Amino acid sequence: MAEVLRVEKLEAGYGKFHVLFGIDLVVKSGEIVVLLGPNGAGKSTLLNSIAGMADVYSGRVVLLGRDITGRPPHEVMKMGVAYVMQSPNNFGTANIFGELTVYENLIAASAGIPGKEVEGRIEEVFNIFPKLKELRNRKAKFLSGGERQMLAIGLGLMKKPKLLMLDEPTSGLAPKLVSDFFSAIRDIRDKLGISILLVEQNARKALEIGDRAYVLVTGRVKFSGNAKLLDEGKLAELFLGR
Ligand SMILES: Nc1ncnc2c1ncn2[C@@H]1O[C@H](COP(=O)(O)OP(=O)(O)OP(=O)(O)O)[C@@H](O)[C@H]1O
Repeated sequence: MAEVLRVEKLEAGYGKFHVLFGIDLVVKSGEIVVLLGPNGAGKSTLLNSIAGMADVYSGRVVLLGRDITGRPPHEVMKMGVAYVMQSPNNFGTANIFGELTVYENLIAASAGIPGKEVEGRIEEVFNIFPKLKELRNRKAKFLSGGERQMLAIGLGLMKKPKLLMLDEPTSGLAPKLVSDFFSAIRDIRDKLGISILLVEQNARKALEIGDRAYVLVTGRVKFSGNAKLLDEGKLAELFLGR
């Protein structure tokens, strides 16, 4: 299986604040890879490092065979990475314009896409999130947290990324909606063929849809392997450092 993403011996952080120590991680084509770990372990920082939003001190980030270490965010996105950051309530990071409707936001995300392909891509997004189709004429500022999260992911999908990085997409959602989100994530991989790197607090559900998993504890990989090998006991052991 071809590799979409390879992170090698990554040391990274923010300025002098060193967060990640010697991280090795791979996402292969068509995989859902789950990244778990306690609060503050460095999961978001790892995604930030890939996306060009943290400081990489040494090591490498390779996307589809090309070294993208330290490239700025807009270049990383152009090269095929969509990154949906935590907390889409922050309209700035999610690129959602509150005064625009759902449909207009999707159009706004279509810059650079050939005109004749735009409607087809919007349909693909609506197939993954039928709720967005119902809400197509609603201004984004009136969407609920979950609906906004769907839109944030939908905006990322417009560019047909090779790799979709999701940081806690189900945080704060009602339980029923959480299950819908996990099936949508699986659909994104199955129907659109997009590889996924998923950070989740909801470990059990994430491991159900994940192929492989990594557990990060205080900036180091403490487990990597088949997602099905991580049961609650093993996770507790890793999280608590026993
Ligand atoms: N922009 C930043 N500047 C400086 N330090 C930061 C920044 N973002 C995060 N940190 C720090 O880096 C460390 C790792 O944080 P990170 O958000 O990567 O962890 P996480 O595993 O994603 O945690 P959580 O599950 O709570 O989201 C924490 O100590 C955090 O305070």
